[in-house]
Amino acid sequence: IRRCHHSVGIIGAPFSRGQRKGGVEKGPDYIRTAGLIEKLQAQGCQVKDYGNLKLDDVPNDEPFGKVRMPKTVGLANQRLADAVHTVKKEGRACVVLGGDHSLAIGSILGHARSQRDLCLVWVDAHADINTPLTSPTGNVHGQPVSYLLKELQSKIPVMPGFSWIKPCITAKDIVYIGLRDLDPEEHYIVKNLGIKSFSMTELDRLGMGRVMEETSDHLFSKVKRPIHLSYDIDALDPLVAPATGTPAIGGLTYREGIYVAEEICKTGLLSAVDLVEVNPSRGKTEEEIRSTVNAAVSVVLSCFGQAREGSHPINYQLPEP
Ligand SMILES: CC(C)[C@H](N)C(=O)N[C@H]1CN[C@H](C(=O)O)[C@@H]1CCC[B-](O)(O)O
Ligand SMILES: [Mn+2]
Ligand SMILES: [Mn+2]
Ligand SMILES: [Mn+2]
Repeated sequence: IRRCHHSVGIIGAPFSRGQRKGGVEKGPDYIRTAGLIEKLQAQGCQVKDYGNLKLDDVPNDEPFGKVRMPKTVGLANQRLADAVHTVKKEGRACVVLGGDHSLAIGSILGHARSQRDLCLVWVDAHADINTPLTSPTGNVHGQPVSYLLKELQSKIPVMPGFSWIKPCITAKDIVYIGLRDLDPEEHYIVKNLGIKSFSMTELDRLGMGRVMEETSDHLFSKVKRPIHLSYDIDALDPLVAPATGTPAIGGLTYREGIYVAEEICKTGLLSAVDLVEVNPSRGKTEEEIRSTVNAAVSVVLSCFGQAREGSHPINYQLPEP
């Protein structure tokens, strides 16, 4: 059974300027070194590796209020948007390997250029929906969703490097899964906009099976629409994925994290996935790095058909004596 539904394009986005912990720019190469591409090919995917984007710092990039390096973050996302658009034009599912979660700005905007009516599944311990004015840190990796939502545009200031950004989604197009560490301002926004969200409390109450059924009902059961899955590895419990910038205890088990991807794969609607915030420098041991990178690879493989029940070639026949 060709378990992979797509031809797949891989974009490495070695970017760290959406936050302040060095090392997350090494995420793409650690994930490649762990064999993601070979493993996707082994499960029947046709894979094209578009390489790593060159995402250099913009000189004289003064802070805008609390927001650091706005031009650098804005330009990196502009480049990523172009790259994602290219992959989509070539008819492939797009995999963006981060890098920090500010990259979701470019990934989703690039995706929206070619796919009308896309919906967004955001798997994360965090909502990443601070505006530049509510952000407690000024780190853009905690803000990407605010730039994408039409309902929030009156709350977004004009910022150097961000003028190209036009919001492409509305609150009803998003479902959050895994939330457990929101700033008060973010919680206000999520509630006030009525964004469908499954925090770890709902996860505990309903179980991931029901959460994925409700996610499907909310987003794409009536109308088939392309799915953008933005997956922050810190959605997983730090016992599974410790090598990340903003870990929060009480996260998804490895099994829950994989199950989300399996169910998204089953819809046949997956059009783009971001796998972000793997930061090898945040692993205290080699084993912590290996565990985090392995989880990231497994999530992507599950997005494209890896089945825990096993599988076999469609024409397999038992050997005769
Ligand atoms: C900042 C620390 C102390 C806090 N526990 C923490 O992580 N907080 C989250 C929530 N809001 C923060 C921000 O906006 O800077 C942090 C963003 C995380 C971004 B993400 O891409 O990793 O999801
Ligand atoms: Mn997060
Ligand atoms: Mn995030
Ligand atoms: Mn993070």
